[in-house]
Amino acid sequence: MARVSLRDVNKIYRSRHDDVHAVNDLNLTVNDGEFVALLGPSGCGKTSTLRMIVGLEEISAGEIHFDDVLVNKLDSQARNVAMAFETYALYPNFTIEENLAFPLEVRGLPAPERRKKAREIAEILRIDDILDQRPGALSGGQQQRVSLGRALIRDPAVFILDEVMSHIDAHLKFQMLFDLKAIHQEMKRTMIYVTHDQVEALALADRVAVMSNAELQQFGTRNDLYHTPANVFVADFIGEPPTNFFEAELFTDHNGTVLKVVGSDLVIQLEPGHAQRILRWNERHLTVGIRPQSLHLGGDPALPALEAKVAINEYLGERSILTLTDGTRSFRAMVDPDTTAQRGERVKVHYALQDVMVFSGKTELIIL
Ligand SMILES: Nc1ncnc2c1ncn2[C@@H]1O[C@H](COP(=O)(O)OP(=O)(O)OP(=O)(O)O)[C@@H](O)[C@H]1O
Repeated sequence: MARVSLRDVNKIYRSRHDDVHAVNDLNLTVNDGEFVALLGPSGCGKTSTLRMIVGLEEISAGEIHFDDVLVNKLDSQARNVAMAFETYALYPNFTIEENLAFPLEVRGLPAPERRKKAREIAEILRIDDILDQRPGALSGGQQQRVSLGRALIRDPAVFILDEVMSHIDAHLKFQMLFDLKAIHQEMKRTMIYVTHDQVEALALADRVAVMSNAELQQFGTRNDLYHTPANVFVADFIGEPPTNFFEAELFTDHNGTVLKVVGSDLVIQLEPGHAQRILRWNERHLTVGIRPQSLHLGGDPALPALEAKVAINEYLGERSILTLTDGTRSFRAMVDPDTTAQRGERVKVHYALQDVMVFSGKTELIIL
């Protein structure tokens, strides 16, 4: 096991025409035995980061340490990292046990030891009943587990998974998420999981590093990311359906300080303490975020509300999503699936003051 620390890590791909700064001053520490997800949209620098950790890509600047050892110049073998990909070709003519034990055979371990380790890992992965079969006879999920087992059997210090589920169907994905979590709990390896899918990242990881545009946006637990996103990007990227954003201006009158949505009659109330903090920020133009989950139809009438017309009532089984509009601004509320609100109907959706997120209009950083 190992603690993995990235200090001011940069990756610049140089070419004759153009340099691509794929990772910019990345600082990140994954604790010993921790499960961390690297999450971000395509092209944000996840794979480059991962390849530098594994030792498949040169580090342009900065340092990577495994515990206290600087690994910049060490190759993958010497770093003792294992990497699992989505497609991990198994040897079709080998049994599952032989497939699992193969990395140990390469290392020259004697047969009885290989057999013992293969059985141990198979038990953790719940494939101990198919050890005599060949890959062709297995389901996709079983094959995936065998390939994970083959990576894990080397007992790596760090275990890296690159988009291992991007093409797996939803049902199998659910099972795999469960399996991976169980493997981590059982083996307590340092694991780094790369994905563009927030559901996977939030379900699996102890902490999630959200990247965008070559930079780390926030590194925290799912609670941190959901309730105190560092900026507009994280508030938008984390959570489904995405956060409603409103461009707003700060106004103070005899009722206190409120946020008036630009180009609309919508007004968003603020807690008095929050209003003070925003006033100190000295910015009039702000971005307000309210999650669809924080807007309640038929909520406590004492709470402030946004009033708008229903544009779409989308039934999704366990919930419905209302798209509301006041003519100029559209936003969404997640409501009870029994909601019968019809298109064109005027409704009020209530919110609690603590659920209002306010971001700087200039830097997009969170203010509260
Ligand atoms: N070998 C390379 N040469 C030049 N540019 C590269 C190379 N590899 C990646 N890039 C560029 O670096 C940036 C980051 O790519 P990277 O693959 O690290 O992102 P990513 O978040 O993993 O994306 P994806 O999920 O699509 O793989 C992108 O602009 C990409 O085009």
